[in-house]
Amino acid sequence: MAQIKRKQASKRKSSHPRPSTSTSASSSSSKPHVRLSANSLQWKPVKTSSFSGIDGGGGMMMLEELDFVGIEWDEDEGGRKTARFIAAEGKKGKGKGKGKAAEQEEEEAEVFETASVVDGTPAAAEDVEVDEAETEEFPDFTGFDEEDLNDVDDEEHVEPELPFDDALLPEWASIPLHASLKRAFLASSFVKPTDIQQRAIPAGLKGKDVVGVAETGSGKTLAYSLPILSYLLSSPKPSTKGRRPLSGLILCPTRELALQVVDHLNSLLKHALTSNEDDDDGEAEAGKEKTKAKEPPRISVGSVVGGLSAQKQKRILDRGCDILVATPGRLWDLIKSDDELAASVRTIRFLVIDEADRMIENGHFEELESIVKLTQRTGGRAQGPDDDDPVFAAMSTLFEESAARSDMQTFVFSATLSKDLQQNLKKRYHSSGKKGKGKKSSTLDDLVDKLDFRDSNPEVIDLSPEGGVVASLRESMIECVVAEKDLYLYYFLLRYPGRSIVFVGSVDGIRRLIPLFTLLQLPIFPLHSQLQQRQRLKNLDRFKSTKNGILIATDVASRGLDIPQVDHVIHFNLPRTADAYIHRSGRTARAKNEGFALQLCAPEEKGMQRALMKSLGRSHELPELPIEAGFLPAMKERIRIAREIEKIQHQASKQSHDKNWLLEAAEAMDIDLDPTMLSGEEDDPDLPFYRPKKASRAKGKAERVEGMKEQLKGLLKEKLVARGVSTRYPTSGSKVIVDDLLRETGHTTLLGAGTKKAYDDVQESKRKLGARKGTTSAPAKKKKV
Ligand SMILES: Nc1ncnc2c1ncn2[C@@H]1O[C@H](COP(=O)(O)OP(=O)(O)OP(=O)(O)O)[C@@H](O)[C@H]1O
Repeated sequence: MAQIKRKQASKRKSSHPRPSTSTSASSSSSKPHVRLSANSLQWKPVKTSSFSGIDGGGGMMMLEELDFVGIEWDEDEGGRKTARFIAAEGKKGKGKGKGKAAEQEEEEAEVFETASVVDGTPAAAEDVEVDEAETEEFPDFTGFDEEDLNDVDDEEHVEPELPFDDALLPEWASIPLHASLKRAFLASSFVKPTDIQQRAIPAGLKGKDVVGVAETGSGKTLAYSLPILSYLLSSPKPSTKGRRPLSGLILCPTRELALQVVDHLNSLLKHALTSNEDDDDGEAEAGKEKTKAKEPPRISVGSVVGGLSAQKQKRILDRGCDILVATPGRLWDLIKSDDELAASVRTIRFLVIDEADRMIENGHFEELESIVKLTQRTGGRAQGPDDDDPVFAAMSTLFEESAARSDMQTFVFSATLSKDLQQNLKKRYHSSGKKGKGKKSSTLDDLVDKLDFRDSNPEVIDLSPEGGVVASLRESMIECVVAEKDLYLYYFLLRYPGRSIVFVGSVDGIRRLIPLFTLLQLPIFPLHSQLQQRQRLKNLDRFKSTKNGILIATDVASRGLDIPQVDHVIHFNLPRTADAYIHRSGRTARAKNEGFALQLCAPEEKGMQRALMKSLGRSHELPELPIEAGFLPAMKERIRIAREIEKIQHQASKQSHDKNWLLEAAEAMDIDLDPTMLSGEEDDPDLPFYRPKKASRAKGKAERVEGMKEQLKGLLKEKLVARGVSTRYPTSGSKVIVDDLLRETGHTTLLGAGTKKAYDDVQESKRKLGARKGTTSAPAKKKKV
């Protein structure tokens, strides 16, 4: 991907020479060319949008471009292509004034493989499109020439810490974090630590290992990151020569979460470092970015995740970063081929396992275990790296040469860690520091066992809320048959506009719903593991920036994602575990804000729902969302037409796909096709077996689809009308809407529907039901709708 992108960038900006895709060393220029090593080139950062995954902010995914550089391709006998950078002789090192050694280095060819690897699986090279951006940049090394880096004062020194007036943030006063971070809190309006931060940060600052359990959206990212950032800010300024040593490794289960953590840290650092530099008169200039020109970042945060260019990640890893945020699969792939990286990981000062319980599921465990093994001390409490493992055997010199640090701190965090595990952890470490004394009960226990906590008494902080979910989450359900889930989802999305995430149990389920809701003109974006990473990030970005956007996702979006102002989470299919319910629902009601979770529960899911609620410690059923049945017939009709259109379009595209596939295969094999092998082939007038009858049937179908689309468009333009509303006489009827019409205060698409939030309607319906029964405390009676 990166190579393609670089090639595009050079196409866009460079005039000479053009990149060549031929297998010869050709170029459009007649001048002689030299081959260049990637690290000797003058890469220039390209500004990109936030959360594009291409952060432009010092992370691994920064996009860069080149001038005056082309690419030539070599192909070996197996058809495997490699790319080499070339430049016209006159252009090499232009404006750089390089020394001889650098020039020599440039002339050495460096081989770049074209296939990028996605978590171990070869993936098609991606053509990354990045929107031109308004995001501010945070520098990393990539924009600097070697001489600029060498010019930087390289004396090892601790910068004097400008004092911070604790009166400005009294609630942070008792936590001895670096003053720059406190200035950043001012700029970010983090006026006080959250509960988990209040407990975990002091422990982290004291050098303890920490296991932290706290509700979703409670600021765990900063709870584990701030001790690391404070440590780095209080340490000597890193040398600009050689690879920057890795201090912190943060492991996350999903790519989006890893990139989000990088964003989160960079945005805090931007304020922390800017305010430090600007603070001559003692005033933090919040929000202004004034990083010194031509100086590498004081703290560099990088990411290594699957689905994006491994080569680019490698290249930036070569330059080094202070904190690396990674998904285990990609990181382990890179470690296996890079001893220096393996050594960096072996000697880290901080290891963080975020969403620890998730990290041990779904095939993450093997790689995670291997990475964790690298950080074990030999001869220490843990066994040390495994000599029987061939990968570790190959790294034996590494283990002899670099010892894992005895002061490494381990932070393990999640919103859901079993109580058993926490108990076992305490028991195990309380028992004279010997490994294996506590009872092992789960894979998580295995992980904890391998973690080799240096601390004989790790700080275990459990702030998980009663009932699992946050107190500001409101919950409700709609009982309906499976076949009507589409209808009730549509009803909810229209009735309660807002930013919503819909969790669906399978990718197929998402694929079915997307065309349907697109035809119904809802701003819907899919997110699942079978989308290309580029598309996943794009969809997330679009969802975040679309008013009333709808993200329709599998559980890939259930953990950690911190998307501002998600109003609703809808469980289209119920999750299988209470933990999954907690994390999914935790995408709303974050940081003490209100949020609403809705379950769509079919009769066959009732048992599962009861079990779910039981494991959350609930004794009452969830209240039902009241449905204004008057809207349903019109909504049903829209859905019926949309489904019909979708069915015909799906058949047509399947037929054309099959036909193309067969024709291509026949052509490749140089055989004549028997017309009977194809269904619908007669529809194509270019084919010899074209039959007008079939063609006219196809034409008829196309016309029918067009007609239905027009009909649907017409229906979608109309406002739906509640029962009891008279559009002709708005001042009469059982629901008078004249005031709403005059003041434009009514529902935007459903005439006569209220504008209250979903949970207020639930409460009101409960109250009415209670009043009818002569009590206000009865749980809502289930109603068949
Ligand atoms: N001290 C603070 N004051 C105000 N907001 C904060 C504070 N610390 C963090 N936040 C904000 O709270 C939000 C949630 O934080 P974060 O994503 O770290 O939650 P989390 O506990 O990791 O959630 P999850 O369990 O879902 O992963 C973020 O938008 C973050 O910027």
